[in-house]
Amino acid sequence: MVLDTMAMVTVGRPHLRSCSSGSALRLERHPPMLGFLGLKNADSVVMLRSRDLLQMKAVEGSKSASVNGMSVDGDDKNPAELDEIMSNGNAGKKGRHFGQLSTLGNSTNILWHKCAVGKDDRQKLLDQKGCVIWITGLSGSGKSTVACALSKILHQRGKLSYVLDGDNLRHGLNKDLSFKSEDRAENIRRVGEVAKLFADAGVICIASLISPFKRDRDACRALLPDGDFIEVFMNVPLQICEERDPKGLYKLARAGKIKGFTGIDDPYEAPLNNEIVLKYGDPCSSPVEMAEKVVFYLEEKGYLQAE
Ligand SMILES: Nc1ncnc2c1ncn2[C@@H]1O[C@H](COP(=O)(O)OS(=O)(=O)O)[C@@H](OP(=O)(O)O)[C@H]1O
Ligand SMILES: Nc1ncnc2c1ncn2[C@@H]1O[C@H](COP(=O)(O)OP(=O)(O)O)[C@@H](O)[C@H]1O
Repeated sequence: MVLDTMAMVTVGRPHLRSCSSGSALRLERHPPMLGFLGLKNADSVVMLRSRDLLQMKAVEGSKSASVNGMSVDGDDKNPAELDEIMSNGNAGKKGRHFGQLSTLGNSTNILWHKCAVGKDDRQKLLDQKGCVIWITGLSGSGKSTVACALSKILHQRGKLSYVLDGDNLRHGLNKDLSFKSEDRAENIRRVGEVAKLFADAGVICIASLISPFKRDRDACRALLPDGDFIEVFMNVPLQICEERDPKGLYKLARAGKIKGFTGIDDPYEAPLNNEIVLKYGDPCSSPVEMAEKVVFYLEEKGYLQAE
């Protein structure tokens, strides 16, 4: 099969080689290797023509965008209308399916490139649904402990998860950020975007960060489809966290040696309407029992199977 496009995607072990005539490429496929995707036939995986690839989805996560220089305001349109505009080019040259450039924030002239293997395919492969479990609470409330216990239970059940821990991410991706509120907001925003990618990969992503501000958590929720952002509140009194003080940080904060420490001289806004509350002092509140409550929720909501 010869395709007149510059972009190709396949799975298994494709043999791609340049053709001498023009810019066409030849693709040889191995149909038996595609079975794991549950696709009816190999043609499902063969690349689309380039003009079909330019479907604009770039409005995701942004309230406003522009297409070919015309502004598209996300506030007064529902997602279907925005999709329509972005994919049909009604905001630009009507009826055209290509060349529709979008501007989001400081990113100008960008196009959404859609791949042939999608989230559903990945979820089938893993027999689970991608989602984000967002664990919020004071330092010392048990976020990391529960995150790891949860990941372990899921692993034992053959489910793929990945923990994004605030402390750990500040060793790399977020090491340029401080604890002032703007930097905490940027910290949460980045982790929210990364978590969204993991969920799109079909992974059960467990993010454990203090994430003290409701608006920042809500912004992460808004990045995901309804139901896929599961907010878990570690409801542990400050006094208990301070007694635990496993890193000695509360002591330093009380002594004035750390400024702007959450719960001491920086605010923590507890969630009001979140999915799961893990409360200190409840019966069954060991880390493993708390993690099992989350597993129960995932099971109930169908996240531990693809269909
Ligand atoms: N000022 C201040 N306030 C709160 N926490 C502090 C601070 N300075 C350092 N630490 C340590 O950083 C960990 C929290 O990082 P996060 O990325 O989760 O914080 S935030 O979500 O951006 O608020 C947090 O880890 P956890 O104890 O696991 O929550 C602390 O160990
Ligand atoms: N459910 C729990 N019950 C009792 N102690 C806990 C529980 N969860 C965590 N801990 C202990 O509390 C301390 C803080 O836990 P950690 O997971 O590091 O909290 P965070 O990530 O929120 O800072 C640790 O010493 C841990 O062993």
